[in-house]
Amino acid sequence: MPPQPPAPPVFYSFDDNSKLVDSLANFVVKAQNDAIDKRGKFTLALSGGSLPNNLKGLVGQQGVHWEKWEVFFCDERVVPLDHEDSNFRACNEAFLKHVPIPREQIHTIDESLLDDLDELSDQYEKQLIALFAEKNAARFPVFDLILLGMGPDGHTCSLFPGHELLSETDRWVAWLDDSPKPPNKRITFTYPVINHAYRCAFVISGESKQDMLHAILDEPEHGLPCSRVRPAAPGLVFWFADASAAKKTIYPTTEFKWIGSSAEAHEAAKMAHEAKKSAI
Ligand SMILES: O=C1O[C@H](COP(=O)(O)O)[C@@H](O)[C@H](O)[C@H]1O
Repeated sequence: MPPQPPAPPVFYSFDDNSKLVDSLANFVVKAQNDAIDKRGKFTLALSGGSLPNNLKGLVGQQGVHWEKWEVFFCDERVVPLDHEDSNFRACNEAFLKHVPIPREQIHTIDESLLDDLDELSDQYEKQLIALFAEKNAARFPVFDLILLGMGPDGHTCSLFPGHELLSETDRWVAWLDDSPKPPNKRITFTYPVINHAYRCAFVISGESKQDMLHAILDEPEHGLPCSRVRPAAPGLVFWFADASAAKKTIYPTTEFKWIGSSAEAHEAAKMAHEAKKSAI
């Protein structure tokens, strides 16, 4: 069978941030259930920035098999783990420290390597290899879920507009020392990792994201970093936005429901487009 094109993005918009937080928690638990049923564990990658605060709905959720979670970071700032810029620290404060995921299943950067970016990113890549390479014949890790943010300039992870890392096709984890957003030294997942995931989900809130969300979803041809997140089939990409962030976006929304396959994502996008047309 010829390779299938990537599924269209599924766009959920919520009246307010608390509905987004609840729905996101529900979505993550369903992704967990699907992963554990099929593969016996749940591999999740987290971003920093505004995402961690939107994960607080997971604390106190029923039916979560925390002992089966393996957590990585999509990108990390090259600072100690207790530094205020650390993405681990942000996720830990908002969510991780409140749930019983075994600490050895939360994969952080090696703080003894902060002075050597090559070694630091290699060591993080090795942590991915140790978990994914054993049973996975694929060339890249396949995450069950990657949770992403969108910066006001359209960046995601530490993949910035116009940066040479947008063209990386080989490494799983790369480093940069010229991030336009401080701190300048970071490591980041590359597109081959992101675009091999079963599911990627962007989580966007607040008025300051309105223009960029419109640009990414309505004008993907500009190739901004977030628009390049299109996981290969059977992978899926979701957008969770609150009403304030979604205000200027034309791309049609789908009512929040679990979408489990590429075929369901195509159907949801078709129905959303038709509903939008008949409402005009
Ligand atoms: O620097 C970063 O920024 C992005 C976006 O952050 P946000 O605060 O605008 O949501 C984030 O996803 C990434 O992990 C982080 O390192």
